[in-house]
Amino acid sequence: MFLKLGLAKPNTLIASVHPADKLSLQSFQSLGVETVIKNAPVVQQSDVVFVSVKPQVVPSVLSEIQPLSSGKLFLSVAMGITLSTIESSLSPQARVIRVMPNLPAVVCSGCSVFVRGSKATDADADITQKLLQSVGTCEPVDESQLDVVTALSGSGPAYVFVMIEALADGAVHMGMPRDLAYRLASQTVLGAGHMVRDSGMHPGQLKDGVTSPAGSTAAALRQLELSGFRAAVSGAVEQATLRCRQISGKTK
Ligand SMILES: NC(=O)C1=CN([C@@H]2O[C@H](COP(=O)(O)OP(=O)(O)OC[C@H]3O[C@@H](n4cnc5c(N)ncnc54)[C@H](O)[C@@H]3O)[C@@H](O)[C@H]2O)C=CC1
Ligand SMILES: O=C(O)[C@@H]1CCC=N1
Repeated sequence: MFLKLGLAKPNTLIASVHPADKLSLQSFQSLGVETVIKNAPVVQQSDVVFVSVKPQVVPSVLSEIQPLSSGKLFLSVAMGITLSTIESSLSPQARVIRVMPNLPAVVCSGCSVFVRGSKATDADADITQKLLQSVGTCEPVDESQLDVVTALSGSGPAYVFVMIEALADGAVHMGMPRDLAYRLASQTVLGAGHMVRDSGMHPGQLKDGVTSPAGSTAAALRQLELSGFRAAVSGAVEQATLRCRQISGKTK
């Protein structure tokens, strides 16, 4: 997206890709971005380095690049890996910012947050915000919020995709063609999200506006309550938060 939006040129980017990851290799190459299979050249040739490997891989990657990390800015998107872990694994002269983006950034509708590490400067925060705001919203938060942010907006698109699939399944079950069902379900989620974000109204108040006395929505909502819908969704956020804390090695 940064290339498409003109925030970077292919010849200013370099990506390290695992040799088994042919898909990433192809997509970087199709964009004209140099790819390598080692992390050292990426750090050597860059001022800003995205750390976007799985949390379990972060420790080995950080120890590999530690000797080269002085004076560079690292933006880590890895869930559950704390600033103190990252900072203590890199040079004391490395600057670190933790970011939690989400998948809709690929269609410029993402929402991201970031937390500045102890050495990160105002200019580092500005560059982070500029990059992330180009693909959606971006706001600073306290690090104590990051696990729950990961559980809400980081993982959240997956919950919404399941919801869209389930809505469409219900409509297909009742006779609707599947392509129409996906179009209507996805636009319904978009529209409802738009209203909650922009109207300033409480979601419960908006829900009441859709719910006519003795109508179909009331019948549906009763079924959702009987099926434990609210508890299922809020429990999903709780479980994801706990998994982040487990990865961080934190109990609270
Ligand atoms: N998928 C998502 O929606 C989000 C993911 N994240 C975070 O992004 C990180 C990556 O997650 P995904 O993109 O889902 O995983 P992924 O498996 O799609 O990507 C991991 C990447 O790491 C590369 N890689 C593997 N071993 C490597 C090594 N030793 N050195 C350098 N590169 C290596 C692979 O080639 C691959 O491109 C995770 O830490 C996750 O917490 C954060 C927010 C949202
Ligand atoms: O599932 C994961 O580990 C990552 C964190 C946020 C979204 N995906």
